[in-house]
Amino acid sequence: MKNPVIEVDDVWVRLGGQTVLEGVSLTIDPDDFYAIIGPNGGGKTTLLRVILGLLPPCRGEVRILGSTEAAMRKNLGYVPQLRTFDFEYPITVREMVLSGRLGHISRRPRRYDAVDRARAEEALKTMQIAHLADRQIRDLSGGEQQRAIIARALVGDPKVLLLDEPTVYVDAPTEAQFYGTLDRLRARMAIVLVTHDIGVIPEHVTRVACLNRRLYTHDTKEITADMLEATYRCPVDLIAHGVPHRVFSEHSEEE
Ligand SMILES: Nc1ncnc2c1ncn2[C@@H]1O[C@H](COP(=O)(O)OP(=O)(O)OP(=O)(O)O)[C@@H](O)[C@H]1O
Repeated sequence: MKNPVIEVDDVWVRLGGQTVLEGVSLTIDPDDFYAIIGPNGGGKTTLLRVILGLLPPCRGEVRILGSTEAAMRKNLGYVPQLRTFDFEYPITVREMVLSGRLGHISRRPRRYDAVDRARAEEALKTMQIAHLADRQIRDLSGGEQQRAIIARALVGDPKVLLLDEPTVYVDAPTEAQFYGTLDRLRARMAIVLVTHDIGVIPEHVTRVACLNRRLYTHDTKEITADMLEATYRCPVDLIAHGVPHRVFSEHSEEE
């Protein structure tokens, strides 16, 4: 039996007097490519923050590799929404990627060593931006910046890569390339992707869940019309999103 990398167990979160997550439970296995979809404000970023240990739930717990210890979070690589970055900050791509090692350095003073630098070079290569390493991050295109941010999440050698709305600013060909890269990474880590856009679910996902305060799971890679209706609170036309790489199932009455 494979041991889960993340277990979210009956998590409740209240923020500003409202319940944002209600009894959310899910399990991520090491070979999962898990897509979590849901409307704006549905609680996706909040769930990621709880998993990352940035927000304590008022009830329930999160286990990383079977443990609730805070130190286990170093097994998580996080790619926040692009809008949360200040791309005007004067820093090269290499320095930015290297900064992903900081949380993994326990020696004091915290200085990068040869292993940190080697990891950064490897991550730059994995994300195919080694040739951009000496450029200022502000001088990259949106798609290149995104690859740099993912490289930064990879330098810690995570067991799980968590991505929050990663394709918001990229065009369709870049998006396809991006999902190809994620697919290659799956050999090394589980992937959790959250998005409000039901049109971006890539073909390689292993499981899909819908989140709108509650989590609606199906333990398969198919989204049923019932899951979407429960999540979006209105009928959603699956046919309207019928682009070949998508994984929506036909509506099935017995689901
Ligand atoms: N610190 C906070 N105080 C009060 N309410 C908050 C706080 N943080 C988030 N919320 C609320 O919690 C709800 C869920 O927010 P969250 O950012 O998790 O949604 P989301 O699904 O990631 O949305 P989006 O797709 O728009 O990024 C929203 O209604 C938001 O306004």
